[in-house]
Amino acid sequence: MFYGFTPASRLMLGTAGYPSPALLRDAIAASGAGIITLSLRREGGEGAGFRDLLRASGCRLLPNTAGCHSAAEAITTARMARELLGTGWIKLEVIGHADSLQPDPFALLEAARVLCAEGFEVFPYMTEDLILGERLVEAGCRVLMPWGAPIGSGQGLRHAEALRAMRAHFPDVPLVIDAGIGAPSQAMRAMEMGFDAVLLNTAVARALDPVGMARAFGQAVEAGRLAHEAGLMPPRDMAVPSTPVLGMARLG
Ligand SMILES: CC(=O)[C@@H](O)[C@H](O)COP(=O)(O)O
Repeated sequence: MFYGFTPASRLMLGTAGYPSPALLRDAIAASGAGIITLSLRREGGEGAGFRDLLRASGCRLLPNTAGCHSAAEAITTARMARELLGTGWIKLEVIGHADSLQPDPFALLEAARVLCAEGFEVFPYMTEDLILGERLVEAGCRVLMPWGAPIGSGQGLRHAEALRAMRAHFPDVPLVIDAGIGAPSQAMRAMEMGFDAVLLNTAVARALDPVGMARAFGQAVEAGRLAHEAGLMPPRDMAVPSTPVLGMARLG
């Protein structure tokens, strides 16, 4: 599903900011995630030991370019990731705004064009702009990752209608909601809307009980997908009796 790889779960988990390596390991296991992201630039000195822990999880690694603010920086980071981790997968993040951490669409497209031409399999972190999505697909991206809300904000699907339009516009491109998810119900909503997966970090890493929260997100993502596949009823303006009436009851 993602560049020919079908993960065990539609939840993707970030690995930054956990209180301890043991909690990170246990949270990954409890989430059931099949793909985990790691930042080359924000690893915080854990180095090879940290990467070994992630490899031991059995999950597919998706290195990211978190913390990059230009196309050149992101391209260099992606090349380093490929050398260090032996994968051509890259979650491409080019931050354009310090307050909102909003992706820079111009630098993102520039970097995506270069990396796709070099054979990378790019997962671009983007705003929900349809034209940008089209240009990224033209550049060679076979997955798009629109943001739910600003990174670390926990606001959920801030522009739900625009995301719905994006889903309709790209019926055949895997779409992953990335960032800003604060609660399992928000992840479930994304899955009910037909998104292919959800990527999140802060809501689990900063929870009081990261392992419990990871489990909750794993189940919510699965439930949301099941509901989507089962076919949700459309909301109606008026009441419709749920029990059909056959004839009249005779009293006495
Ligand atoms: C960690 C990662 O890969 C990012 O995409 C992002 O940081 C996730 O966002 P939240 O921390 O808001 O879940």
